[in-house]
Amino acid sequence: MEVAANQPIRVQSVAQAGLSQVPHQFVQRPDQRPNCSPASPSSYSVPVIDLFGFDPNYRDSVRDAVGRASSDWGAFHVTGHGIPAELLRRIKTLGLTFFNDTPISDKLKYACDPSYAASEGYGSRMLERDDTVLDWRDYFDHHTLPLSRRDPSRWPHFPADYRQVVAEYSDRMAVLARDLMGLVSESLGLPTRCIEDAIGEFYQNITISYYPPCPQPELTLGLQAHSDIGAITLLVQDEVGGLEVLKDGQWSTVQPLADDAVIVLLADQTEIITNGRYRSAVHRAITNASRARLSAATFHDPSKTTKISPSSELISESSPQRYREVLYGDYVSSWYKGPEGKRNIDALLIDY
Ligand SMILES: O=C(O)CCC(=O)C(=O)O
Ligand SMILES: [Fe+2]
Repeated sequence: MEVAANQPIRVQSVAQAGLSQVPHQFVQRPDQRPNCSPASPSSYSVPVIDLFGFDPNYRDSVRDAVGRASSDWGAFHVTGHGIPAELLRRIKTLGLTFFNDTPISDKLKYACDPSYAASEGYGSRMLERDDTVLDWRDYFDHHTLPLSRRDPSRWPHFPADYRQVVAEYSDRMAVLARDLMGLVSESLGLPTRCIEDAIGEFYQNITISYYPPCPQPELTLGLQAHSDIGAITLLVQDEVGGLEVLKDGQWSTVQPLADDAVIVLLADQTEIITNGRYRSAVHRAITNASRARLSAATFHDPSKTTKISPSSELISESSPQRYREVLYGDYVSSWYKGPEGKRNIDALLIDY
């Protein structure tokens, strides 16, 4: 397949061409393919935690459950978080409207600027190097917080409530992310605001990912294995499923739950701040031959000028500092250049 320089391949257009084989740029190396490692038994899956609306009467047991899930998985579902299921449904239907019901000529009006990493808008992974393997995914990235970054005129104009729903979703997710950081901090015996204060003002992005049906799911990945680089990610997926989390060297499917469930993924900055007591969740998305899949990920990151280091309260003679301090902006730029499939955070580990 010919690829125009500087123009991403729109995966949805490839899928619609009805090929029986995927173009070679999408073929994963054999050791990265979905079935190359044994799957976990289906009974072995990320915990589900009812937050009971942050009712203080349940706080002790909820905090314990969050602590266990954070150290065992770095990932868990939450319910009882107070965000209306209707809003969680709506963000997915808006995403489907953009990808399924908008002509490509209109979609391209929102195209990301390919010369700028993490630019806002409609995107697909670019061929950066000869050996880049492309994800079977298109996406729409929204810059939502701080408010100075939020410019809804860059988001789809259709349906009429698209922009208002994304703004409301952003605000509700920011509150939930902050409350969850409080629980995660407390679960390590830290002051409630410890992680939140270390992150400073949130930079929040919402990425809606669209994974078209794929003629060769056994050769491809919707999204290659990675951990998220910020502090905490809140994800909703549709009923199709395809998200997997790595635990003890095995990929475990994150089953779609009812509409009110939100998946929490601890990300690299939380691993640093907790001095490795909680690891960031390595995850990926697989594809399937029959149904398109949609997810919405809300990322919460520090500003690029924030220095991140392990909390002093978690450092002692018996538990020495494990990660070097890093300027978040430097972490982001090394990530964009970094080798595929490697944990960037390992570059910060201190050797003793
Ligand atoms: O689609 C998914 O389930 C995963 C999305 C994700 O991991 C990401 O956008 O970083
Ligand atoms: Fe991710």
